[in-house]
Amino acid sequence: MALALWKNFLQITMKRILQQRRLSLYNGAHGYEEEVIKKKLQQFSGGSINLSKEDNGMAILTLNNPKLMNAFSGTMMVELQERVTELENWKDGKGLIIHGAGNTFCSGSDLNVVKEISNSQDGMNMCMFMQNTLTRLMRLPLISVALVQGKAFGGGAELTTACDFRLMTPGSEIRFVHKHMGLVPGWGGGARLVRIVGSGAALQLLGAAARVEPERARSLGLSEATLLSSEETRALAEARAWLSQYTEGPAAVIRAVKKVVAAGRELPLEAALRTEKDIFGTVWGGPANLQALVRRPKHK
Ligand SMILES: CC[C@@H](C(=O)O)C(=O)SCCNC(=O)CCNC(=O)[C@H](O)C(C)(C)COP(=O)(O)OP(=O)(O)OC[C@H]1O[C@@H](n2cnc3c(N)ncnc32)[C@H](O)[C@@H]1OP(=O)(O)O
Repeated sequence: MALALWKNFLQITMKRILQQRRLSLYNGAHGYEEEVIKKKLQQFSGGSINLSKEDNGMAILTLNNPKLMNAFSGTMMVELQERVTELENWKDGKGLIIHGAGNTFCSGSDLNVVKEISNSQDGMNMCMFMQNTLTRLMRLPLISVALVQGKAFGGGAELTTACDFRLMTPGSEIRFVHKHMGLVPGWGGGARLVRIVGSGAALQLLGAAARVEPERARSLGLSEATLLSSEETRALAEARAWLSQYTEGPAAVIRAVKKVVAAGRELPLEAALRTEKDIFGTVWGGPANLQALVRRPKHK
């Protein structure tokens, strides 16, 4: 009995490790040294990444370092990875809102950390670490929204692009300031931005480190909507209401919807079609499908 339990535990752990590797971009074959960079990042503490999972299938992820405009300390980068793992293992999840504490989104990497890891090896490892985490975040089977209040700068702007949608509060701003830091995006925000707004607009935003206010973000398709309130609690309530239009219903179906779109977004057509077939197989004849056949709803 104990042996069987142990074997089961090992199997589940192996499955999780393999799943994480499949969803990530970089491993040892790319010269990526995860344990080395994690150990390094752990040396730079401050702030936290808080996750609250609710019974309605919505989760709220809070970037919490308000003294530094929610800049990412080293420990926050590691905590973000842990929270993403937690969300990957949350089978009842349907939606995710990412926001910042103190009514501002995130001012990117903590510049004190950036200075300490400005050598090439640490920089490359940090870049691969954050790309792995944000790629896994983007691929979560949850419909995700970045609620941009205040400022989303540098890595903060990049993080917004790993979400399915962005909502902005009046007076808020997204800004890829990298050029002014002598950099380009390194957390995958450049590649994702091109897919969201197109290469011309992405070149304008990155090339001029341009301020993107809610109206311009809307016209570029970078933001879905400008919320009415810029007050923290009310803005979060508005974001919840906005997201709930997509998260109403059974988790299995909503998660399948996101998986189909994620495959279409990332894969070549034939691979996306095959993936869609496999996902279709998980809902066809499932409880929600059978109940709908009994109800025979009219879609007026
Ligand atoms: C690869 C690195 C790249 C990436 O990951 O993609 C990066 O992200 S690099 C970082 C890019 N971000 C920045 O350069 C932001 C720099 N900060 C600012 O421009 C301004 O602080 C602000 C974000 C526009 C806010 O301005 P304001 O409202 O006037 O507040 P303060 O400037 O007074 O900020 C309060 C406090 O917070 C500190 N702060 C802000 N951002 C950072 C940061 N990224 N790292 C470290 N500290 C940050 C700021 O210095 C203030 O602290 P005190 O000076 O001690 O008061």
